[in-house]
Amino acid sequence: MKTLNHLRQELLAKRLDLHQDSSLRDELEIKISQFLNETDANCVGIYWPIKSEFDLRPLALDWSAKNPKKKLALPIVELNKPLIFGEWNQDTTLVKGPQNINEPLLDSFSSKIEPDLLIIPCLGWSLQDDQFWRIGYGGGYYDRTIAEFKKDKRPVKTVGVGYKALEVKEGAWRPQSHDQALDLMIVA
Ligand SMILES: Nc1nc2c(c(=O)[nH]1)N(C=O)[C@@H](CNc1ccc(C(=O)N[C@@H](CCC(=O)O)C(=O)O)cc1)CN2
Ligand SMILES: Nc1ncnc2c1ncn2[C@@H]1O[C@H](COP(=O)(O)OP(=O)(O)OP(=O)(O)O)[C@@H](O)[C@H]1O
Repeated sequence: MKTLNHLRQELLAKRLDLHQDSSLRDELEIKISQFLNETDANCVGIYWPIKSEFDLRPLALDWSAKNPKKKLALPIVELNKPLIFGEWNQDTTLVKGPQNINEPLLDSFSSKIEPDLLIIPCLGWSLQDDQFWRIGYGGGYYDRTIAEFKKDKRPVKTVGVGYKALEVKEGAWRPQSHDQALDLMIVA
């Protein structure tokens, strides 16, 4: 088995290539839009894309415009803690968090909110034991976050976004005890 760091670097290099393919981006756009149009979630946690992650902000804003009572949220990083989420609307002030990722400044225009759906960017993913697993950058943030939601019995649906070509087979990676399975993967 390759080291996890090596696997991550390989996945990142492949994703840089896949991200150039507009037909794959179009497919993700259609599939995620369809998913959002059918969801009954009221608060959707998305992400501010970095490093060749699929940019779902435009389609999320479209969904938001069509569903004015529903909310969008972006993650806020507190180092080595579960993520918290701040509302993202036209009045939200964005500030740079760790890794230079834009995140909401919690103030009178944006408050902390609790998503009931999380859309999560994946570097790689794996289907093992009938469950979807995510490989991310190695901070463990989404694992901690999902674990906390579960501990508090807060219902949240988790959906990974990735590429078919970045599926990692069982021989190359196994989920560890801290890894949290996702409910669904949307792939192109
Ligand atoms: N677009 C996007 N936003 C996201 C994530 C993501 O995967 N994609 N995250 C998904 O989790 C969270 C941020 N992930 C982070 C991962 C690492 C570090 C970080 O500070 N890393 C250290 C090095 C850690 C180490 O090497 O052990 C650093 O850069 O100094 C910060 C945030 C929340 N926001
Ligand atoms: N529930 C948790 N509590 C404390 N630490 C955790 C928890 N979940 C994960 N971690 C820590 O996070 C580290 C990285 O986890 P992992 O390699 O699965 O990250 P990742 O899911 O790829 O990263 P990210 O979500 O940031 O993109 C683990 O080594 C573990 O120590």
